[in-house]
Amino acid sequence: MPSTPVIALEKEDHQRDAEFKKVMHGDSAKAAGGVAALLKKNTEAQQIAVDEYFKHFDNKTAEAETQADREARTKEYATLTRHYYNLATDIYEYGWGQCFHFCRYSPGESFYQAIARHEHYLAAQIGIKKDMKVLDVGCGVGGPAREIAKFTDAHITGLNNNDYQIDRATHYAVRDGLSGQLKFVKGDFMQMSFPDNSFDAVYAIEATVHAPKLEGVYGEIYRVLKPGGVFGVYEWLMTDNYDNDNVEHRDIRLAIEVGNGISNMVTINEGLAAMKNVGFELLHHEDLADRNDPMPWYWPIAGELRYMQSYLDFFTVVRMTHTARRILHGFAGILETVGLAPKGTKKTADALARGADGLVAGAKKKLFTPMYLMVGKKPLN
Ligand SMILES: CC(C)=CCC[C@@H](C)[C@H]1CC[C@H]2C3=C(CC[C@]12C)[C@@]1(C)CC[C@H](O)C[C@@H]1CC3
Repeated sequence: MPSTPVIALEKEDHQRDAEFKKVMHGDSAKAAGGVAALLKKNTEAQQIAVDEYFKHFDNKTAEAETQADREARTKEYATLTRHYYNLATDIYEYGWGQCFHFCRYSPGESFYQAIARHEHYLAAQIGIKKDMKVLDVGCGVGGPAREIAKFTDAHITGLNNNDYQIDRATHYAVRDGLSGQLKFVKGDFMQMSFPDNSFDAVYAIEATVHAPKLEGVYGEIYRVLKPGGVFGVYEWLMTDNYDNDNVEHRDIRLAIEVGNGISNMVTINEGLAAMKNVGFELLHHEDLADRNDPMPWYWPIAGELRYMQSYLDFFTVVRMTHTARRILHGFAGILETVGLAPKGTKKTADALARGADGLVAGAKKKLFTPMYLMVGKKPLN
């Protein structure tokens, strides 16, 4: 019998969030995305998002951080994540595209082909078939849901607690003629509004790491999944090499957390325990970052252009190099000073860059993985 963990949930207020979205983002959800959308924000609202997000991380060091700091973050997990994405979504779209996740790379394969293959792989692992009712937990701006809908002919519901991302996801689904197969719902994945046993399959791609406790989100997934249904996740986890008594390790984890909107990232052992504790029968689990691929998953954010497999990739990946980041983030600062970009744009971009450096350091030291694959089945009884 699955255990029901006691987890403090943040009270939801959909009207407040929708109004905030309207003020901060206006109709920029229908803008081209990336920089075009970034320049259209309301300055005062953006300042609120910056303050609400960075109050948890400003002047915090791994050395001095206390358990109370971490608890304050996990207590406000939903607000923290919502504001992170209020600030980061356009920068992600500018720098990475519309599929907010990493992937494995193969020789001869372009960047975007590799991203799509990672999505197909998960869809195949959990057996998504035509006309199935599938839930995408933490769907971002719907890039993976659009790809998986086309790949499988399934019907996908994307769940997200950020109204701006929902608007962008809906806009792209209409643009691509996929509205019949896709819908996007606002909500906290720790307290889903869906009835028990309502989906044939559930997947989550690098999103559930935003949960204050994995048992909370996995427990909700278990509840809404039909008996016999399968859940597949690419989880962000610290590996079991992570030593919390080592300040360098803690520093890497904190850099990843601050740059990626995470209140508390846990280890592989804790991730596996969470799946089992809520009742899943684990069908498969594996760190895909450990597959010995010829190019590492982090090469684009490390700016290691030698791994590029197509000349077109140059235009995608060059903006992630340290030099391009320095130039572009400096330019964002100038635009802020002259009032053409909202305040906090540079601060956010710099935090993302710090996060990227933490991800690369964590990967190189084998302390972190963004692709711990877990596939679990909800037993029939
Ligand atoms: C936050 C989670 C759970 C998943 C997102 C994974 C990735 C899509 C992002 C993680 C680090 C991000 C960075 C960028 C794009 C999106 C990520 C790769 C930039 C390359 C965007 C352009 C900026 O100038 C630098 C950013 C570095 C981090």
